[in-house]
Amino acid sequence: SVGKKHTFWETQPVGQFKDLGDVSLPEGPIEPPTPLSEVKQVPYNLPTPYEWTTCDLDSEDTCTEVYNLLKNNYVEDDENMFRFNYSKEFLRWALHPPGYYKSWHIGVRAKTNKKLVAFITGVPARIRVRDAVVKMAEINFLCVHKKLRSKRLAPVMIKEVTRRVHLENIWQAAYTAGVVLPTPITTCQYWHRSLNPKKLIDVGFSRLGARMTMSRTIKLYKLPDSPATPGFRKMELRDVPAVTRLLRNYLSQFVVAPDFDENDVEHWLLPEENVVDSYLVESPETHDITDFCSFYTLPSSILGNQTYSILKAAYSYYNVTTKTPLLQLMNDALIVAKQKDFDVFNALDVMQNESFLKELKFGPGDGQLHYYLYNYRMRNALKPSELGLVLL
Ligand SMILES: CCCCCCCCCCCCCC(=O)CSCCNC(=O)CCNC(=O)[C@H](O)C(C)(C)COP(=O)(O)OP(=O)(O)OC[C@H]1O[C@@H](n2cnc3c(N)ncnc32)[C@H](O)[C@@H]1OP(=O)(O)O
Ligand SMILES: CN(C)Cc1n[nH]c2ccc(-c3ccc(F)cc3OCCn3ccnc3)cc12
Repeated sequence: SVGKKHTFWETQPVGQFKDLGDVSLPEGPIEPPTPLSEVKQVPYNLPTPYEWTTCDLDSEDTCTEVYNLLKNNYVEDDENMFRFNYSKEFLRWALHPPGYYKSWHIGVRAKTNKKLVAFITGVPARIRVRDAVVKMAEINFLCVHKKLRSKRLAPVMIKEVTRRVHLENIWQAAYTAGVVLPTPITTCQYWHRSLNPKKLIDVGFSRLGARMTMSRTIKLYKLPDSPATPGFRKMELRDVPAVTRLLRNYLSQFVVAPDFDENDVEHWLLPEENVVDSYLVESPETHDITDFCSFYTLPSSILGNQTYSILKAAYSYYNVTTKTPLLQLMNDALIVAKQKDFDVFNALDVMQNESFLKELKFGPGDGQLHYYLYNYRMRNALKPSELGLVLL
């Protein structure tokens, strides 16, 4: 990272490690927009055996190809015990938000057998940075087949998605990664709350605590059968205006956060089975909607275990409280996640999550998630608690 030669990233309009500490550099865009006529009109060159393809995820066959590429070649944990296993319905949800561009769902195929060997995506988002709302691309699902690694394919993928985003007159991007690149705007820790401790220990995700028996461990993580908060219920379409008001107000306190409107809230937060779950508290007296919590479904394949092949994980998404204590609301989220047979509930230490992690028996994860902006300099790094953005 800091000592490394980032020969690609040193050519890009991102905060450079050498600039750290240079307080004379202003916050905001690093490079001005280019006139559209000057944006490269043709795709970047790929190595000879490969060709570009645009992936239409509404096509069952193409969606299956993307699913399988990611299932076999996407992000693994540091010990290569788990690999993300994003479902097809999750990928369609993640990549078809309001105003999405099919041209930003970019694949690479081998010319000979037409096999999909690489992928990168962008979706449009309005991201507020302090009091500036910036049109950005959220970049995700960068994946090169394991057999084609370390051939400098990633920089070409990144340049191509950048070119296609520029063609839509968008000049900034947001992305996250488990690796350190020039230059994180913040670095978050992730935490795990066991829901099915026996399975987690059997697969090696967790270890039996010192002086702990299995039955003692199961009892430690036991949860009530139903939520404690009166008026706690699933979100419905009719709740979109109220949830949008609640969420916009809550997110206004963070330095970087999405600028969600009702269309965005309907897409990103309306419950969809096996994709995203959202609950709210409707006051039994006034029928006001006072609180909201949500989590998304992202299983991981368990690599090399005879008994289990899938780890069912829920990931904390957006949570807002105005009346219910956050601790109580999140405990209710754990309760419904357990009811839905999740094995573990994951959360980053962003927003106000720090306030409930230890008390609700989350344990620290073994890695970090770094947040990045492209072509937008931050005066100095943020604390995770100043970040109001969760990328899938
Ligand atoms: C205005 C619009 C702008 C839009 C674009 C914005 C920017 C969007 C940026 C993308 C955001 C994606 C976010 C996202 O999807 C969430 S992070 C998850 C990324 N995917 C995975 O980890 C899956 C498994 N790994 C792979 O498939 C490969 O290892 C990948 C493809 C990761 C790298 O393939 P490779 O065969 O291992 O490596 P080479 O081709 O030989 O290339 C080496 C160069 O790639 C740099 N590298 C490595 N990992 C990276 C990463 N995660 N982001 C950015 N850069 C990354 C590396 O530093 C080096 O550059 P340097 O020499 O300068 O250090
Ligand atoms: C965010 N989105 C871009 C996917 C992504 N890319 N790189 C990552 C590195 C860590 C996390 C992460 C985020 C939150 C969390 F609670 C646990 C995490 O990873 C655990 C380790 N792991 C990796 C695969 N299976 C298990 C996500 C990502």
